[in-house]
Amino acid sequence: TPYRNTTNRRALQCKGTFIHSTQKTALQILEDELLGVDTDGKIAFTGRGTELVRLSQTFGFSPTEVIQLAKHEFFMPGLVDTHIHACQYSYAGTALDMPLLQWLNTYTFPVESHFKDLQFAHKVYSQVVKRTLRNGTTTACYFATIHTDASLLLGKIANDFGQRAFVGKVCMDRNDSVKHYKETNQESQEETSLLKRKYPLVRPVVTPRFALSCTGALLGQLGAIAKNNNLHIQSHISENVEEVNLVKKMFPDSESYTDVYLKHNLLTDKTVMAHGCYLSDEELVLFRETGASLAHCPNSNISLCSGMLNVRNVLNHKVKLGLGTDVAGGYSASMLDAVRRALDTSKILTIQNPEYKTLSFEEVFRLATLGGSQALSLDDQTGNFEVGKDFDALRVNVAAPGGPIDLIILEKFLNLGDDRNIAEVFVAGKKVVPFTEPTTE
Ligand SMILES: Nc1nc2[nH]cnc2c(=O)[nH]1
Ligand SMILES: [Zn+2]
Repeated sequence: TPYRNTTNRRALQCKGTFIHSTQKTALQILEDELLGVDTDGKIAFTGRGTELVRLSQTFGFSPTEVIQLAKHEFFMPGLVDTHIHACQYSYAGTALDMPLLQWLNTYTFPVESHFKDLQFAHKVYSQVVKRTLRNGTTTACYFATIHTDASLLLGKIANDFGQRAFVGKVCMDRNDSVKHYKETNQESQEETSLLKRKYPLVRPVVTPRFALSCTGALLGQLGAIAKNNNLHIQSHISENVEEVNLVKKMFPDSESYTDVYLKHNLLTDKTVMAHGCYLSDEELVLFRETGASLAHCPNSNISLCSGMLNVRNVLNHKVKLGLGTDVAGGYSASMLDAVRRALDTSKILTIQNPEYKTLSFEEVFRLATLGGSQALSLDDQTGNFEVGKDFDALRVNVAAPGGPIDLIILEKFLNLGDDRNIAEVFVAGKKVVPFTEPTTE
């Protein structure tokens, strides 16, 4: 029965408005919908609210226990941040006065080298997990630093707070400017192999920082580790013009930036690459063919004056695409900000070229939820409210007197809302916001 309670969890049922995306429609609004979650946190059934009595008999729950949403509330899928540097949260909102490569040398590498100190790591990692969860990020794909113990700590903290996460120990064996912030190729390899799946919601991800930070030998070995262990891969690609030119110089045998990763077995259907502002159509075809995905990080692209991703072209090439905050190149840890900056970027592209088909808020909503889950190859587990997926959800409260229609409520929330409007957050059926003190129930 659904009430078999072996995991400390209770089944739950919710009734009200559900808004989500599907493969076919960017926005589906289900009014007076009833959704049931089993004790494993998976969506067990959905149905019409008018069928409450019948569904309660079929699935064995009491109609009086159903969580009834108010008129000004709705559920939406949790937000998926496909690219965020947990370690950079300590200086998010500052240091945005330089282009990428100078920014890395001046601010980023010196800060990241401090994560040798586990106490410091604990403080920053707890803050970033709490901040992102409160802002509705139910799944985060994190870069940590080169330090394995601190990276494992990030995994533990995400698990303790109940956030679904990928955690990548950064690998880099080349750094000419901050010489102590790198490892040997050997260390990088051995430490990466240490990452095991320890927690149900947290997975390791093989993380070469980007081509400029790695020797070809290291890239090849990381590709092999990912392949042999069937692991996810994340990195950066084609973010800024100077970077792209240097990659061409450093890897003269490769036809393109994408080809550098392809040659080293780093482009797979479990790869997510951040940015991609300057990818050619030929490179997008390679993404499509390998099943690799892109993380669109519009705040960062603007803040570091890197460039603008032509999302319409990426979608036309049928490349999987999600949104990322890219803290701290992006100054906001909130995925709602990523939604707004993605819309802004698209509108700027339209200003520059009136033929450009601007993204709709419905399309960007899909990128922030289902698109992100696809980009991380997690769409069999999360991303929308299909039966069988985990219940990763935000209970949104937009107190809107006069009761406008639901479509407008969602658009207002995406454009104007913040964490005050996110009343509750669920990950795999468990309420993780508001935070509760760890209990021994
Ligand atoms: N935005 C961004 N781009 C990178 N490329 C390599 N490392 C980084 C990083 O930390 N942030
Ligand atoms: Zn990044």
